[in-house]
Amino acid sequence: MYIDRPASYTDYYELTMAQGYYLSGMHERRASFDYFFRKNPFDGGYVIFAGLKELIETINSMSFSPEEIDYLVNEGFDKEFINYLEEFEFTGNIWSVKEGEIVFPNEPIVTVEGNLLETQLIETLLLNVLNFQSLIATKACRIKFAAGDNSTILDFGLRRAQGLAGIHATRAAMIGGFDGTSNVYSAQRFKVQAGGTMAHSWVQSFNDELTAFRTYAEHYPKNTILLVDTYDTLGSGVPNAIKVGKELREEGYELQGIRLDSGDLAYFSKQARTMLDDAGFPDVKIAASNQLDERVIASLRTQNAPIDVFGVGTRLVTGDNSPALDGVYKLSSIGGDPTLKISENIEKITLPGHKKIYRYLNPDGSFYGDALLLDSETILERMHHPTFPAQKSNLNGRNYEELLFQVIKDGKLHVDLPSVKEIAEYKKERFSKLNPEFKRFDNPHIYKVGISTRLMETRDNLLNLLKP
Ligand SMILES: Nc1ncnc2c1ncn2[C@@H]1O[C@H](COP(=O)(O)OP(=O)(O)OP(=O)(O)O)[C@@H](O)[C@H]1O
Ligand SMILES: O=P(O)(O)OC[C@H]1O[C@H](OP(=O)(O)OP(=O)(O)O)[C@H](O)[C@@H]1O
Ligand SMILES: O=C(O)c1cccnc1
Repeated sequence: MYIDRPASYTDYYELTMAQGYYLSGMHERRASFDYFFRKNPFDGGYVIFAGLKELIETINSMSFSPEEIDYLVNEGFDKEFINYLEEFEFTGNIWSVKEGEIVFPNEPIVTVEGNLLETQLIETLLLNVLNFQSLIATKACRIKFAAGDNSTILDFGLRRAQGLAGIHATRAAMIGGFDGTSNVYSAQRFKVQAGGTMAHSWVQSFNDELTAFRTYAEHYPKNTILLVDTYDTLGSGVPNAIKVGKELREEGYELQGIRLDSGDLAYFSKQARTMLDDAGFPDVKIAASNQLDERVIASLRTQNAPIDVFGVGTRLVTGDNSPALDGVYKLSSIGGDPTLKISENIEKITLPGHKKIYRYLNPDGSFYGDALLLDSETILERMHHPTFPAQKSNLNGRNYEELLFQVIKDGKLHVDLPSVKEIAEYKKERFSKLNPEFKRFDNPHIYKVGISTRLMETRDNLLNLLKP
């Protein structure tokens, strides 16, 4: 579960609105909300959806504890409303795309349907869980993409994370494509691989670098990765690592790697590679760290830096460059009728009604574009650009997949939710179907997300009705 007392893990206004609905006798009205975001983070071309399992498990077991009830009593909430909350459990329905799915702006990634009170009450929790994990999974995916599938990417972020966010940053990083983490707590909790190297303090704690390396190798002969930049990377660090490598070999072991943590990583990695190869250690891996991100790694790749392992911390877990995903949760139907939110900005007008997402495919199976349609629709011949409807795409003859599936039915878990490892596998497979033009870092191609003719008409009719 995400947090111990999820019921009060919310904004105060959710509770005042919930009480207001209750006291006005509106709380049993049926309502639907959609979760979607408007802009890809990092100026990128996609988002990796993450956080679903934790959200669903938390909603599924959500109730007000006696302490939370006491707090609300002291805050002056109404007695009958409090009685209602004491019995509260989520009884609605939730549809979602799969965790690890590649998603795009304006798609209803999650739809929550139920009574107005319960669907309102979970807003903040839902946004808190999904926005953060999807942001970090996306950053992680970009970092892994820059490094390429042949390298190993490790999460070193816990020390620089915004407090406890480091716990879920690691979960999201693994979904996004990281191979392991230094974060022991999250590795246990989410059953992913923990590991690491050594800090400068280890090297400094001994009288000399060679003794530091040797002592480590004695304790961990099968898994020695030596940090070579404490004093003089090429003058002493790499030569001492080679010495220890030879000693290990005499004992029947192989040095696993060295780590560079400062300076020009391209220059140092090339020099170190040559020194290791010349000394008979072509299989010793070179790890690098120090304020890495997808752009630095891409640059190192174009410089042909022979780096096998990247340790990435700060810029991963803080979502550097794009510190939040702008995901929102908007009412799409009330009392069985579609509704929308009007905005001066036409792009911000929401899409009414209970919707589905069809992902249309190219003949080679890669993703062509996504259509949003009303739940009652089945076959689409075309989709329209949501704000410039004259722009149409012909969908005839294309295969498609439906992306939303039901995860909670009448308050009960409806499916088995996959493990982090399984989600990461799913993400990898889906990401391979996204064409390269959507993955590049500069001016990525905009993925098509269109709306059906009927959805467009429903929206436009409502707009006409609601306009003052
Ligand atoms: N060859 C390279 N090409 C592009 N970026 C690099 C290269 N080498 C290192 N960087 C990145 O440049 C940034 C700053 O590197 P710099 O060498 O100034 O680090 P530093 O922390 O000042 O090093 P030191 O620990 O020696 O003070 C870091 O984000 C690092 O990952
Ligand atoms: O740069 P990041 O992407 O956040 O990666 C994590 C950093 O944390 C460690 O350094 P730290 O300065 O904490 O300790 P050190 O003295 O061992 O380098 C590690 O050596 C990395 O440089
Ligand atoms: O294991 C490592 O090398 C490590 C772990 C956390 C932060 N920096 C490095």
